[in-house]
Amino acid sequence: MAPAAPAKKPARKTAAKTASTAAGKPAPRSDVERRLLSLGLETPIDFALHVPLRFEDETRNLPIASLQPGMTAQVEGEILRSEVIQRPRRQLTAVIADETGELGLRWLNFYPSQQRQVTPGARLRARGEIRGGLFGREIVHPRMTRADAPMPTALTPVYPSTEGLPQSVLRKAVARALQQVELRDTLPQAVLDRYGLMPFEPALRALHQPPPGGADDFLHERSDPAWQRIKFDELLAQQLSLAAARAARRDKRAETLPLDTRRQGLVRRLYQALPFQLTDAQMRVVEEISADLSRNYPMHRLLQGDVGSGKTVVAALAAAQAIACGAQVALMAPTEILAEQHFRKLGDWLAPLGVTVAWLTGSLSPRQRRAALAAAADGSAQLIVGTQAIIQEHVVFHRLGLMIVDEQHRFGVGQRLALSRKGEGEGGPLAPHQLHMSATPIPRTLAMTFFADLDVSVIDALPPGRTPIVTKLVAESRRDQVVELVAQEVRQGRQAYWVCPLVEESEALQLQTAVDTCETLRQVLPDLRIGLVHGKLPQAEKAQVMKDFHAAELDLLVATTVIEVGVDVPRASLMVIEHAERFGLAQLHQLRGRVGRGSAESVCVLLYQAPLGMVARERLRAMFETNDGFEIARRDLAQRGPGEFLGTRQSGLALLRFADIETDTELAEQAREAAAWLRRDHPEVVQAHLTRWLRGREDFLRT
Ligand SMILES: Nc1ncnc2c1ncn2[C@@H]1O[C@H](COP(=O)(O)OP(=O)(O)OP(=O)(O)O)[C@@H](O)[C@H]1O
Repeated sequence: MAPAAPAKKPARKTAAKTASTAAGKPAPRSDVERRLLSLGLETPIDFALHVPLRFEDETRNLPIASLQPGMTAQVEGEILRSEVIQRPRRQLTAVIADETGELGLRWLNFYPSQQRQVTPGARLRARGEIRGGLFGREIVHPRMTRADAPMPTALTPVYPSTEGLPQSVLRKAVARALQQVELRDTLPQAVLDRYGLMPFEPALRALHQPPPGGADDFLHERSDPAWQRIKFDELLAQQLSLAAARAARRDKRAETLPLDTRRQGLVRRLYQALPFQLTDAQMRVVEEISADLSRNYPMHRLLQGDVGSGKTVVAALAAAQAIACGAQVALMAPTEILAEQHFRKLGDWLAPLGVTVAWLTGSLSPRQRRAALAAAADGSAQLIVGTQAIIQEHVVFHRLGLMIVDEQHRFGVGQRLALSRKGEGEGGPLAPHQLHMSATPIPRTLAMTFFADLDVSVIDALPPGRTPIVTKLVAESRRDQVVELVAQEVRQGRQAYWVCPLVEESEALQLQTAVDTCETLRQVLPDLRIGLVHGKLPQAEKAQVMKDFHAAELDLLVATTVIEVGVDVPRASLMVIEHAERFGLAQLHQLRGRVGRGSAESVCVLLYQAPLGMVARERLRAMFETNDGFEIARRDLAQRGPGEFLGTRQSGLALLRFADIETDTELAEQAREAAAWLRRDHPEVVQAHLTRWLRGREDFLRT
């Protein structure tokens, strides 16, 4: 373990002082300490792991003649002249010269001391970014030092900082921590040898003080052995902590819910009642889940499948297996529309087989709500379907055996935690099994690092008979043709969606747009039965519109993104997305996935407003080029980075500081392998490594 500063030592500023605070002495925090803390800097090892963003090269002066606009440079010379000018605004200007030429210096705000420093004749060094101004090259707000000050021999680190925390304070704090802290290697030599890693201490020191020259490559490419080592350690810590979470789960107890294979068993009867045969891919994941349910520790499984791949029936079979054992099942969905659809679909499948299905959302009347809560609590409801209302404090289950969460990664870590506690608190020591379903495929690399505590099942094939969706990009100027396409489609007895533009600034505006669009479409397509659905519609009306669309009593459904996930109307074969350039890639893929769910050939029209920005163009191109959700997810991840990809609620928690999920896949694999090895053969190393990297923050990774 990295030792905290000994409490006996007189408390020194920043690193040393905060460390002693962490060691148990409650001390009031200064402003600086609070700012440091906001960067996660408390103990010496935190400071040591606070690696520079970039470096400034103050080790050499460049000849003024060689300076090019855009470069950051340091020059040394004599001040030729300086003056305060008043126009266009008050500012200090000066000219510095060496043997090769002259360079302008300019301060838009300045102190008298700065003015005194640039007295003509003074020999100084000036540093900053060279700009090509109207009157020649210059530096605005240069950093100045006297020419007789000793030249640094190493690059000057620039650390990630926060407002009000100067680099000088950070540099000192880090330098002090680097002197104090013991940077013992947590890894045995055998691990270093196997993966060709350099020892920890020189690696970390090199990151703070790289050799002059080549620092740019060093920083940007992060391929230097020093970087490799730190990235490996970070990935290893993540893998170890996820593995620990997984092991902790195995120590918990869950009710065993084995498959009832009798002919009259519920699962068998459900199979017989289904209007289709399961695909091989579905069968495989059903078996994986079935095996998990029969174990006496809780399942935490992530079920991944592209849009329309048929996850619902897999969930229904899992539910049937649990219910047949006398346990209750809860199914939670992110929106009411989706919860309602699951309620209907699972109800249609299971209710005829004698299963009691209850419905629990925020919009129930008090009486309905009381009834649903009572049915959950006394066990008379065997399957409870709902929104997040299901995990609220006061919802008590009689015997919750399985929790199914649809659209898993929309739920934040906090909600996932509340979920795992659900069965434990009330139902005694037994935790419920958990099945998470995700319709937004998560690239393997990301799943491996973020959800490594979950087992993953993938439905990697679509049900037979689907025709691939044809995606068309159409400029807004050809809107009339799109309206005509809708009319044609409906004439052929099919249904269509028209998705209204996202208006991020204002929900009210978005609503208005949807109402207007619907009105206009009703005018231009008077023969069509057109419905409108949006988030602000009362639940009952929303449900009615969806029901009518399901029953083909509406031809065209104008909608906001409330229909984004999961809505399943196989007869719908045309999707129009207005202002497609405003949507994210995952969202577009989800929306497109609302069609192509039956055997009819489906079309998705992405109406866009020209001209397109670079990013939007790339997104639409991706949509045009591929229908494969995993490929879309990969491109989305590349465009947005993991933080945004996963959603802000989850980012920041387990985000890697040094390693990059996209490019460091090989290192991540090695870390995974090493984690298994260390857990088996070197448990003491595991502890030391986790302490160094996570210090009590392990909980964040445990979901
Ligand atoms: N094996 C199968 N053969 C034929 N049709 C199937 C099969 N499995 C599922 N389906 C049908 O395919 C459609 C899509 O299934 P489902 O709604 O479960 O997809 P999903 O994976 O939940 O998709 P999304 O993520 O878009 O909600 C449904 O109409 C469903 O009844």
